[in-house]
Amino acid sequence: KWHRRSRGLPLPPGPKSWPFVGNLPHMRKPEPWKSHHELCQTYGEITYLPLMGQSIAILGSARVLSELLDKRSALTSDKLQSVLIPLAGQTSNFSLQPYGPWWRRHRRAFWQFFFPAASERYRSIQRSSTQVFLRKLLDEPDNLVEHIRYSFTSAIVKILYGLDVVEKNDKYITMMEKNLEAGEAFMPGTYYVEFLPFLRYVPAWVPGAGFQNDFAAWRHAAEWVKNVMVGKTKEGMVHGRTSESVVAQLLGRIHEEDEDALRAGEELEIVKGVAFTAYEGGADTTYSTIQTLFVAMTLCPEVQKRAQAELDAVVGADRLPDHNDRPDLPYINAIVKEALRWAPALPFSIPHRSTEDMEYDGYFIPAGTILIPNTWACLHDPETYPDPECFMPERFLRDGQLDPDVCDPGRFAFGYGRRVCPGRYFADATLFINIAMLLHVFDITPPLDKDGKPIAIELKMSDSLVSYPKDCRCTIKPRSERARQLILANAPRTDTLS
Ligand code: HEM
Repeated sequence: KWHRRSRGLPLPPGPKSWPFVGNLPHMRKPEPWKSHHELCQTYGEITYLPLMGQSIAILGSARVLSELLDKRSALTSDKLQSVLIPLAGQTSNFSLQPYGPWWRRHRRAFWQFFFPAASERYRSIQRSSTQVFLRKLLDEPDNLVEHIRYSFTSAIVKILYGLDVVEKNDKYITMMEKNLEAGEAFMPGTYYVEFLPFLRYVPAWVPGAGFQNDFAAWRHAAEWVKNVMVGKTKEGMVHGRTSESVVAQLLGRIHEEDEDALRAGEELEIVKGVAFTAYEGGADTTYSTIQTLFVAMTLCPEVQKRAQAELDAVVGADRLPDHNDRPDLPYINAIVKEALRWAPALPFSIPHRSTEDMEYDGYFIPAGTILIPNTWACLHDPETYPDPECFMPERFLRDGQLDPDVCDPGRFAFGYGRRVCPGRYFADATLFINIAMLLHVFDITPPLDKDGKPIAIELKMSDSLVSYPKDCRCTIKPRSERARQLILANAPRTDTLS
C-alpha cells in the first residue's frame, strides 16, 4: 500500500531516529531553528524528521517554502490538531484550527476589520497608546517589558472590545497574560503529552504530571478572556460606550442577519474566536518585535543616531511623528523591516500540515506531514541578506530610498500561503508608530552596572513558539528637555488613562 501511495519515491533525507524518542533531541535544542538549519545544510532544504509516529518535514529554504506553502497552499494550509489545543483552552484560536469552512468563516470575519484600508481606521488608537507608552517609559524606565505589554494590550482591547485598560494590574491584562502563557506549550517537543496523548488522563497529583496544573490554569484564563470580555462589550453597548468596537459590530450583524438560532449560536462563537485570536495573534508577536528593537538600539548606536537625524530633519523637535510621515522616513521604515528580520518573533511560523500525498523534487511527502517552515533560516540567508547577524537597516536602502529589489522580510515573518498573517498591515503600522515615536524622544543605551559601567547585552532568544529576547535591559532617557516636554504635552496623565 505504501509503495502504491509513494509510487516508489523515497521520503526526504534526514537524520537517523533514536529508538523510542525518535528525533525528539533535535526538537529540544536551544534556539532549535539554528540546529534545524544545520540539519538542512547536511540533508537538504527539505529534511525529514519523524517523531513518535508523526511525520515531520523541516522546510529550510525560501524556494521550498514558496513551492510547498505558497504555490500548493490548497494542500498545505491545514494545522495539526494536537491534543495540546483543547488542553490549553485554545480551540477558539483560529490560527490553530483545521483548514476548512469553520476556519474560513473566522478568517473572513477577521479580515473585514483588518484589510489594509480597514487597518488605517485604528491609527488614532495606535498613536494614543504609543503616547501613553512614552509617558510610562519617562516615569518608570526600568519597567520596559511591562510597558510594552500594556501599550499593545490597551490598543487592541480598545479596538476589539471597546474597553479601556486602565492599569498594568488590571484584570484584563492579568487574564490575557495568563492566557498567552499557553503559547509556551506549542513549541514542538515541550510537553510529552503532545506525542503521548494518553498522558492527558493522568491526574495532576501523580508525580511528573504537574503539567496538568499549567493546562488547567491556561484553560481557565482562555475561557475568561473568550467569554467575559465579549460580555463586557455587550454591557457597554447598552450605553453606546463600546459600539464602535470590532466585537460590537460583529454582534450587531448577528441580530441583523440571523434569525436561525443555530446559525446565530455559531456566529456568536465566531465573534468570540475572532477577538480571542486577534489578541493572541498580535500580542506576543508585537511585544517580541518591540523588545528586539530595544536590544538592537543598545547594540547599534550609529543606527539610532541615523534614525534620529532623519526624524529631526523630517518631523522636527516641535511635534511627535505621525503615520502620515511614513513616506518621508525611509530609514525608520528600514528599521521596521530589519527588526522583523533580525530576530523573527515566530522563527518556525506556525507549522502547517499537508492534507494529501505529494511529490516534491523526487521525494514523497505523505498526507498528514507537519511542515515546519524555518522562517529564521530564510531571514538569515547570507545570499539574500549579507552579514545576517548584523542589525543593518541600510540593507533595505538604495540612494536613500527603500530598495524594491531587496526581499521584504514580511514575506517570511508573517507566514505563508492561505494562512499568512491577516493582521500584518495593522502590525506593520503599530511597529512603525512605536519605533518612530520612541526614537524621536528617547536615547536608548546599554544598561549600567552598580558602578555605572555599561553591561554588554547579547541577543539570545527564548525557545518558545513566539520567541522574544531573553534580556532587553537598557537605559532609556529623553533625548533633551524639549523631548521630555513633548512626551508630557502629548500623553494623558497615567491616572486619567481611561
Ligand atoms: C510583528 C507582528 C506579527 C507577526 C510577526 C505575525 C506573524 C504571524 C505568523 C507567522 C502567523 C502564522 C502564519 C502561518 O500559519 O503561516 C500569523 C498568524 C496570524 N496572525 Fe499574525 N503576526 C503579527 C501580528 C499580528 C497582529 C497585530 C494580529 C491581529 C491584529 C495578528 C493576527 C493573526 C491571525 C488572526 C493569525 C492566524 C491566521 C490564520 O491561521 O488564518 N498578527 N501571524
